[in-house]
Amino acid sequence: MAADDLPIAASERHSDEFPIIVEGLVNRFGEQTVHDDLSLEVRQGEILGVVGGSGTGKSVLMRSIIGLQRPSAGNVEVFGQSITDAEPDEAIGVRCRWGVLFQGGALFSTLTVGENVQVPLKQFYPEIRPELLKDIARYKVMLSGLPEDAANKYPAELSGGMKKRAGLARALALDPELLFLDEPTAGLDPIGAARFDQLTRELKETLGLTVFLITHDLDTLYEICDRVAVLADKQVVAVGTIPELLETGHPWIEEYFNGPRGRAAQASQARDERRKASSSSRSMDKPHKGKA
Ligand SMILES: Nc1ncnc2c1ncn2[C@@H]1O[C@H](COP(=O)(O)OP(=O)(O)OP(=O)(O)O)[C@@H](O)[C@H]1O
Repeated sequence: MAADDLPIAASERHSDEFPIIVEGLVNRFGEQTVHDDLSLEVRQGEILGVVGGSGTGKSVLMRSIIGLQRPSAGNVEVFGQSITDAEPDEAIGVRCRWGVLFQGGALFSTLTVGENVQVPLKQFYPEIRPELLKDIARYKVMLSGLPEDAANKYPAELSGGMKKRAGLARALALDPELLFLDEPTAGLDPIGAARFDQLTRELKETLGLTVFLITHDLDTLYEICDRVAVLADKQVVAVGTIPELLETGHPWIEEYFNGPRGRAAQASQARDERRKASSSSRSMDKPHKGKA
């Protein structure tokens, strides 16, 4: 076999192009097989939406990628390092390069928001002095769109939307390159959900993040996702932009995106685009006030 014909091992591929590579993943719980030979590559700098019916294994996939779930078989690499083979302390260098917002925020109820944000900082950088820890936490709280005084509040004192932002602040604590969001807009009202989407997009653009985003929210998929991965039949059955997914003709994809809610989200996105186009053409028509 010529060298060019050799299969390229995941580890030899550019991990800077694909910070997450999942190959042949199998996850079983007793008799139940959740994933069977599942593969997925996440591109650097994209927001990848992950969708699928309830129980198709979206959260188990995320847990396998971040090393909280040891798969029955297969390999997961993050930034070129195998997560599946690594002992917990071996993966420490790579673990500080990602942040996770779990469903419901998963905040410690006995700690203030600021103290919650300090937890990963203390874990990975125990040498940081307390005043600096407080300053970093305050900055992350504000970066997540919360008022500065939210740092001193306890989770029970926050609304659902504020809790999500507090969870996001903690996910951003270590200046991650990869952000995992598990149903970030679930339970938010439509205005709060749209604001959270916008924040995710802005953070992705300003901080250069790659985002793995599990969602059931069609508006989120249309508004901010660069590509969408669809879980069905124990595998990722398709990955691409929404028009590309629709071309596959997969029955679940058809039903999901072309059902009543899918059509409403599509129409809303088309309206947004028309509004943006008309406001940018109006601003181009305006006479310049500067020097003649
Ligand atoms: N630790 C576990 N032990 C046993 N079964 C599990 C475990 N974790 C997940 N499962 C099972 O794996 C399947 C997939 O679960 P998962 O939470 O990943 O689904 P999901 O796609 O995220 O669903 P949803 O959209 O409803 O959140 C479910 O049937 C669940 O019961």
